[in-house]
Amino acid sequence: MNLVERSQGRFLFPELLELLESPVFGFRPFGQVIRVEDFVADGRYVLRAELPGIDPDKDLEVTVGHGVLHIRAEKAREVKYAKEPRRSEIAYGAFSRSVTLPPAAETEDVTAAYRDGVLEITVGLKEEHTAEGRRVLVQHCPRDGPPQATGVRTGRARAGRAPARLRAAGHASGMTLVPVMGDLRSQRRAVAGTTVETEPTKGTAMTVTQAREQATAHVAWRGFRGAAWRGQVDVRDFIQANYTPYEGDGSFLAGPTERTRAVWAEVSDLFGEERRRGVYDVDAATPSSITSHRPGYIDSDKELIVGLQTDAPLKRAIMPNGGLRTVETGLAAYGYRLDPAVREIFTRYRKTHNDGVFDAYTPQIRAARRAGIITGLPDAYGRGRIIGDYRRVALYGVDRLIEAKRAEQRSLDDRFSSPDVIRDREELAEQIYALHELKRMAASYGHDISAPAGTAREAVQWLYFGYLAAVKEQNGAAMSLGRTSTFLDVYLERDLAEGLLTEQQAQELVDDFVIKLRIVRFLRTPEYDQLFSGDPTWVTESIGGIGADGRPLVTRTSYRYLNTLRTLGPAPEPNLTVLWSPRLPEPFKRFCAALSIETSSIQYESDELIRPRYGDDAAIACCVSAAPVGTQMQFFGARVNLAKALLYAINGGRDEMTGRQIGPAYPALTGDVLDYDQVVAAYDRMLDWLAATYVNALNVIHYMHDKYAYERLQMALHDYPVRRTLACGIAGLSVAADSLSAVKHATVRVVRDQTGLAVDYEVEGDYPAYGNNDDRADAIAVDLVRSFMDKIRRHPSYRGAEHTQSVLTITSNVVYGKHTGNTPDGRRAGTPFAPGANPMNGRDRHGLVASALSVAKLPYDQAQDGISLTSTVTPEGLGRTGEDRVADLVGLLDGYVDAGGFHMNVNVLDRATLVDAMEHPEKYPQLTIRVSGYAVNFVRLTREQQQDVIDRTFHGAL
Ligand SMILES: CC(=O)SCCNC(=O)CCNC(=O)[C@H](O)C(C)(C)COP(=O)(O)OP(=O)(O)OC[C@H]1O[C@@H](n2cnc3c(N)ncnc32)[C@H](O)[C@@H]1OP(=O)(O)O
Repeated sequence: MNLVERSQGRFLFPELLELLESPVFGFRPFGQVIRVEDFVADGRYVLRAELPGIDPDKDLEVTVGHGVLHIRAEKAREVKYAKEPRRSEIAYGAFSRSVTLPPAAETEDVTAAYRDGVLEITVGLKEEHTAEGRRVLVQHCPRDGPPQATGVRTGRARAGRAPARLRAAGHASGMTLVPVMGDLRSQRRAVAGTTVETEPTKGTAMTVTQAREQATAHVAWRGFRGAAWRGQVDVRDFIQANYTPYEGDGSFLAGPTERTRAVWAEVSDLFGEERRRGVYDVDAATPSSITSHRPGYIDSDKELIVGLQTDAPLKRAIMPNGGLRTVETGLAAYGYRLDPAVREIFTRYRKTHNDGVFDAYTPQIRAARRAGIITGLPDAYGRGRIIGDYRRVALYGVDRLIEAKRAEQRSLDDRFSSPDVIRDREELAEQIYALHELKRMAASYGHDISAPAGTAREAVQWLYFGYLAAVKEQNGAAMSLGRTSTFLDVYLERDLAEGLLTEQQAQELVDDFVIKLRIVRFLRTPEYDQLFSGDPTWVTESIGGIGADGRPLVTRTSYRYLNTLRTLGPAPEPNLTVLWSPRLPEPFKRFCAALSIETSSIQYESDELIRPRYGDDAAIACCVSAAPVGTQMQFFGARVNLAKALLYAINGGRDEMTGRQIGPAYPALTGDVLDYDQVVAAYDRMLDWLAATYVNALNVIHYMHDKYAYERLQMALHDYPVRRTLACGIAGLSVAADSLSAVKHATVRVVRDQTGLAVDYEVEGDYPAYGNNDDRADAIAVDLVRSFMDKIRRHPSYRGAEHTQSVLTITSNVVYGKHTGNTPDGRRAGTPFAPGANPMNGRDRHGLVASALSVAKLPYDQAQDGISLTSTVTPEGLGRTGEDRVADLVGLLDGYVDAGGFHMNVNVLDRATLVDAMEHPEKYPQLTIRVSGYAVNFVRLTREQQQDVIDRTFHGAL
């Protein structure tokens, strides 16, 4: 396969080219593949390529760059015919092949000889070399004569970064050197202080993979314990065998270095401009793929961890596979225009996920979507919420992962070619292509990631490359990182023990990594920003928790990750999530609580609910969706508007804002006063319809997403077969529960317009509201969660996914409220809902604890996609002194988790600060707050969202 050649920028749109060459598209416009064989003999890697009938002096080019060997050849017709031959089965034209060299390859020591139609290239196998890109002299061996040095055509290895250096010594004449990027193995030596020893087997042939493993594994895995993870891909087993729990406090932590400050300052300088313009910059001509863009840097001299989504920081990419509308609307909103060639390809030749979905939506689904009763559907771009196990890249290197995927492929060879099996085979093939591309992307930054990482710096870099490839390929709604800190801690602790790193350097690596995570960007539309304000990407990292054996999974690197809120200042991303258990070490609990109070940037999820269901290597996708890493993925399903559905029930399926018939035309309720039993019966029927329409829509979406925008790389970092969930969701829970409570406990009179549509409600008397630890209202909310989950489960899901549900709105509670009329709880039309599972703003009057206990009653087993509570308490409300506040917050979180609570965003703020920030945003560039499930720069929220946050309950007491 000539993949590397494709990625090196000769074609204007490398991604389109890849797309065209993909098996789905089915043709390969750039020449034919050269057949090769390779082996190791006499301590050298040998590659033989079949190239009959060419003139090596004129028609052959061999280059080596970034650990990849490229061969290109041109074969012209030998005979000029007067007429086209009647038949010609002889292959002419362009041929190419790129082969990744073993990591032990000495690219300074390459020979090439052409004899009898076979090109034989040999590469020395030892470690004292660099990863330079250079041309290779091909010796043309006449049939009976000695080799003759011949000239070769222009080398093409491309440098993606400012030239590191030019090396010239010790090469045969005729060899041209080209500037290259970083030097992988010298970096490895510099960081690790060690060289990789290879043990080439003299005189015996072995496979390339075996040679690589021999050469690298014993060095990369030096000192690691455990066996199971070596024989099969099993990161959890590796962690369990090797991690060092840390029960101390944060006094060991180091602050930021000058280098860190300088890199962060360089990026921060761009943030202001980005805020002003909406986006900093966009590449409107290159559909993004793993290898689409030249390498980009913030400051190549200073960065320790490299890699950007495009060739410049904050420059956004376009990802049309998900949907061209989103791309075009997003570009137009910021004054950009889509490149006409891209437009043509994605309208004339290539269908998108969005187009597929709208071809298969029914009129009923479209009407429900337009009315806003089913909302936030991932039908316009990437569905997101899939976490690749990026740690695998560091632990095993990509070649081993490719081998594992090949084995999975082979497991299907004997299966009958049913549609499911065919799809699985194709998906596995796509996963393997993506892994190859991942290696090429890393090579463009000067890193050979085919073998395991050998140092902490490499481990961070390898892991980040895996993540980077995912965010280059997918504009997923939430592109979470997983659970990486304890994994990386193993490497950091080893380097610290070997004296290769100081604590400050360890923190520096984490800081550099986190800077990269903070600048992940996607191009989105203004409509999206209205719903999910603040440009969130949900780079969620899950920290802490307790292992199945009872040892806390807290390590020094758990602290180092959280410490970035100090070394770099507060920020919304990565979405730092602590898996909380009362059994966590007390110093760690206090450390988290103190940081929460200081930064309002952390969310907490119950490890006590997650571990028994998903094991101790689970992570949070997006905001609240827990899943075991690498074995489970979700079909993200956004949410339905339960409050609006109640109004539909009252109005016989007519929309209360437009009067249009959207739901089924059941008889509308007619009395002047709402009767509880009638309302409940009508609501139940309407929710039946809603659940059916919803699952129908989700099945269409995920069928099309798999077909047109499959997450190749992320799924390559999962086991096969994978467990799937269909993550449904509900919004407006507190409005619906309070409305039913009002109907039950107070008197609710209906105001109808001249068409008989119920448009307003007058509430006489008091009613118990959800959020005060009062079962009269809380039980209604619990019933709603249970019964809607039950209804969802009745409908078969695409690919047999397990139905789940979330009670989560992100910031969309504002827009949902805007599109929902007056409700029987007394809420006025257009007023925002409460976020997630929160009690309605201002109605939880009995303090934070009572509010949290109400939410904790919602049954997690009926909402396994997560239940979100966002709480704000004033500093004084939390405690009198700093010590009191920390102790109280720890006590609150322990109590909440003990009571069965699942998730809590903690903000410790007063209203005056937010009001001031609204008026003087320039004073608060890093003011971070937790909204429903994610953190956000307050000043980047829309004014409506800011007002909503200010209007929420600020608990003045626990
Ligand atoms: C991970 C988390 O939990 S957080 C994020 C979760 N949510 C998401 O990621 C998805 C968020 N996206 C959305 O909610 C929506 O796409 C929005 C709000 C951003 C935009 O929705 P809309 O305002 O309907 O804009 P959109 O461009 O999709 O559609 C506009 C119109 O074109 C129609 N349309 C869209 N695509 C097509 C198509 N391919 N063919 C025909 N019509 C189409 C829509 O039906 C709509 O028509 P309508 O106005 O008659 O209803």
